[in-house]
Amino acid sequence: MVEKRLNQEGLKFKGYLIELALASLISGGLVIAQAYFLAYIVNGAFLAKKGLKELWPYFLALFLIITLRFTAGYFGEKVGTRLSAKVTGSLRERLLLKISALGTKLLLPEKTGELLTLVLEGVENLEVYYARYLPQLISAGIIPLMILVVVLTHDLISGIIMLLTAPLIPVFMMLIGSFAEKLAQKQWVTLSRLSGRFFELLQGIADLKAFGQSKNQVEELKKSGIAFRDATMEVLRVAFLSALMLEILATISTAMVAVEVGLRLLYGKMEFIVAFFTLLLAPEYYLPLRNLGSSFHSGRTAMASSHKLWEVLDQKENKVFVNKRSITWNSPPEIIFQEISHSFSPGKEVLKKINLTIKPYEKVALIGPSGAGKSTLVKLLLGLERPARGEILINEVPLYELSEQDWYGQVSYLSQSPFIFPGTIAENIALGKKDAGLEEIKRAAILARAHPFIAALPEGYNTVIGEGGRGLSVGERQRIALARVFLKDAKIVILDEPTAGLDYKTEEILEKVIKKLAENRTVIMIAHRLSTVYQADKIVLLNQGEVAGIGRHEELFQENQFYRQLLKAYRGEV
Ligand SMILES: Nc1ncnc2c1ncn2[C@@H]1O[C@H](COP(=O)(O)OP(=O)(O)OP(=O)(O)O)[C@@H](O)[C@H]1O
Repeated sequence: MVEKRLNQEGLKFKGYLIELALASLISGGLVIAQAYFLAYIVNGAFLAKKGLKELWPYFLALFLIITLRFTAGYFGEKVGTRLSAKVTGSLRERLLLKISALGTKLLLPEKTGELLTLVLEGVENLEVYYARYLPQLISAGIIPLMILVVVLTHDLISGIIMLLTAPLIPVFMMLIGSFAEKLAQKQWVTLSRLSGRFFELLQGIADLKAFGQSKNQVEELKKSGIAFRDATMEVLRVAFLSALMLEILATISTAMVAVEVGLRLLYGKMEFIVAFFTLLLAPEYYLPLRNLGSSFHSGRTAMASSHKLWEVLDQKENKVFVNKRSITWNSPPEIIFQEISHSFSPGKEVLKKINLTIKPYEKVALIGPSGAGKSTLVKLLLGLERPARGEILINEVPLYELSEQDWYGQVSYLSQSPFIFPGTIAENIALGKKDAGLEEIKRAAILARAHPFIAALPEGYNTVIGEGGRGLSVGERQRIALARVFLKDAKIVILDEPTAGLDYKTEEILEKVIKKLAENRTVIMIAHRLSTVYQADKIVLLNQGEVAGIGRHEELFQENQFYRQLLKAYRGEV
């Protein structure tokens, strides 16, 4: 099943497969020709007493054949490598696109390590499948067949022995196949677990250290490492034993041909040239099958790791955008949440019939206790998930009908921990506008009040940040992300206010920057600070997935008991 799918992927690059088959056909022909000329030369020199004068054209031909054989082998290897690069490249691309399309549905934190292993290690395992296993499968299907036909026409008895012994090798491979695959799968699962653990450990190192748990985690990691080592040893044991068995089978089969040919030669029942020709061909006949046996385990490992790959690729995407309409806005659009309900798992609605209108240029604060559904509402508006029921209307058009590109061109998102990728500060700010010049970037940084700290760095905007680069404080990250928002100049800004990690001065700066942002945009904030709540044009109070109140601070304060309670909690009085 898995093998079929792997081969189907290979079939998408038929040209390479045809080239591989051609290389095998040519190699097969050359192997036979090489045996023929060698047998002729030996026979001519020792029995027919021919001299170098008569034989030299045969020597020349033999030399040419051997050279061509190496060239065909090299060509076959090159095609295999190219095929492998093409297939794995396309699979890696599809996998990444799928992961990004599945988005939040798939990318739960505990799965990140496993996904990483899949994208890197899993796809790499497939390289061996396409570069070695598949080409060898093709030559094992062609070369022995060609040799068999030639031997059968020259010496029926040897041909029959070859015909009967050759299937032993594939039968043996099939017999141990499922067992070997199970072991390879076990090895794969332990590897995924090990990488997952390692990744989690790296991510949580600070917390674990603070709670004195790093030693325990290292112990756990050790256990995973031992499990992986044991699984690998099991795979290697079976690989070694089965390769040995295949060697023995091939050697015994070749020996059977040799003994039978030798005896007939001894009793004068066979011509020397035919006997020698057959003897030369016998090992060549089993060689592709032996080669297949040696890469058989790499093939099984690829199959084992590809299970997970298909699992991810087969996951159904809940398409958020059908890209039907292309729209450009000169001013922020009106956003209406119409009877929006959503759930992540059956029977547990996290949003229940939300009705909400956000007018252009409005500054909206989403508030509510933890788990109320604020982030989910934002996720739906960002188009990361499609609501289970109801509709989000953008200027009266359902969000999902819009072109995804247009929508993301109009929305900026600022999370609590903005994404900083390895690169310069300028590149990081230009995330939303790739073609921005340095002057534009600087202007955005000035508006985001990031310019002073950037300018103070020795390399200024060219300072490398992110992984492997200079570290940034929470406030600096926020300001870089805000500069991104200014540069992109989208009409709608959605932001999740940072809850912690900011000093009073940075908080004040951010507050001013956000005020500036709101001057000519719609701003929707998951608000964590009282001042943001007080200043909002519209406060949306969420509780257990329902709207528990909408209005300005003064109105809600007057009418809404729950709001007053929540404010107390915000002030730390509850
Ligand atoms: N991917 C998910 N799968 C399953 N349940 C989820 C998922 N994301 C959120 N939830 C659940 O949905 C509910 C609403 O979560 P949400 O993150 O929207 O709340 P919130 O109001 O933003 O909370 P907080 O202020 O703590 O961030 C919670 O019960 C949460 O456990």
